[in-house]
Amino acid sequence: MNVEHNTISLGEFEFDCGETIPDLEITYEAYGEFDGDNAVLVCHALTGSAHVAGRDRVDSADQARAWWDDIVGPGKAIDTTEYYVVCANIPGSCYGSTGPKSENPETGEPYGTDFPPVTVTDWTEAQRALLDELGIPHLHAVVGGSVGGMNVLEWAKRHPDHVDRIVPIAAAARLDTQCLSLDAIARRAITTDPNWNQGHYYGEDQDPPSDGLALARQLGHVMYLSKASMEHRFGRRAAGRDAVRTFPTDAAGAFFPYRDVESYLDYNAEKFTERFDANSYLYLTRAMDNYDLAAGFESDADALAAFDGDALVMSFTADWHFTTQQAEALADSLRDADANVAHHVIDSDHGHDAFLVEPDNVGPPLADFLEAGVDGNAVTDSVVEDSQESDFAPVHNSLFSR
Ligand SMILES: CC(=O)SCCNC(=O)CCNC(=O)[C@H](O)C(C)(C)COP(=O)(O)OP(=O)(O)OC[C@H]1O[C@@H](n2cnc3c(N)ncnc32)[C@H](O)[C@@H]1OP(=O)(O)O
Ligand SMILES: N[C@@H](CCO)C(=O)O
Repeated sequence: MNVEHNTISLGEFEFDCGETIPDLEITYEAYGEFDGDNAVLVCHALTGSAHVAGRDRVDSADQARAWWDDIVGPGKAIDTTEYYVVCANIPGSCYGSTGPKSENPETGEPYGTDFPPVTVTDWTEAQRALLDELGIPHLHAVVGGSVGGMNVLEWAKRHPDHVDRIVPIAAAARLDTQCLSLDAIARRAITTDPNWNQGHYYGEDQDPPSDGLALARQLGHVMYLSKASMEHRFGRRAAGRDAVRTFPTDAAGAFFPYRDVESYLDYNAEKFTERFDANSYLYLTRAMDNYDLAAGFESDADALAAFDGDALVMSFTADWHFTTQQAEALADSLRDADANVAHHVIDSDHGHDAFLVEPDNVGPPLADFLEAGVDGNAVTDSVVEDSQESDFAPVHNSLFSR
């Protein structure tokens, strides 16, 4: 597969908040050959990177493991022999693009929390500027999961004439109150870690706030799983004898089991602290929490009114981070905005991260949509008008009423 891994300087960048930095660098990967109208932008989720495909490569300067290698590649759902696929690390992250851990050219020190607040709008405008640099005025499609799906919606809102097809997956127009509250607690876990030091912890003689970040990630990780999948995978059983405890425990804890689910969360949190920056976690969760599709408009439908392409909204039944009901509301807004829309609901007990781990369910509708829009063979819609109903009506059409 032809892969381009690059970091490009976009020069001075003004953020949504009005603050500027002298130089915004964006790290991106591009796969395939651009033929003028085959560009697909993939927007990564909260802790993803530009490294979306090519799992066997070890030379990547960012996230070691490609996060959507089952979906993007030659002959895969986003077929890199057909499409020119671009994925860019978002501003504020820590995988090559400028963010809190980057050096502030004015001080020679890492920005830390002097980095401007970032929003999903900033990610979209940085991607627009990157694509300008790459000579790509128009996109065949923008695809993304989770907060990457919000990034997709922002493209339809801000650049409706620059994109033909959008695919927000496991996403919504805004986060609900329960998830907002958990994100707020997660941030507090970081900011109350004594090592956080108001965000200035990058010195050689300093330790990062790893305990706080680990706790924040554990809260997040639970949000990305479902009740059923956790029950099924771990139940109440104790972890094996060789399980390594990564957090200190209370004396009474020796009497009670260290559970398999704790071992799972501890292991993954520890791994996470080795790959992600705590300040970036603060910044990116703030951007996700702040996102509101309707901002500046009367409604979500108004915000999307100028988009008249095709939209595939994909959701997963056990996702409680962004629910099928929220996805249906989004699809309704797109319908009200007169876009051609299908809401494809996938039965899954994986929870929110299903979009990362169920390529057999995500791939076919995505591939067919990229090729044929909402008329694609494997694309189903949650709403089937009476006149359209047939023996082959999608199984989910009774989930929602209009
Ligand atoms: C846009 C992005 O892609 S962001 C990055 C990807 N997402 C995340 O990291 C979110 C958190 N991670 C996850 O939810 C998952 O790891 C996913 C979605 C990435 C992958 O899911 P799965 O393939 O089902 O992996 P699974 O959850 O089974 O295992 C994850 C790790 O936990 C380990 N593990 C599983 N059970 C246990 C246990 N009881 N105790 C300790 N460790 C355990 C696995 O061995 C695996 O380790 P490895 O990563 O070193 O191979
Ligand atoms: N688990 C994914 C999705 C979160 O929205 C991530 O960490 O990026």
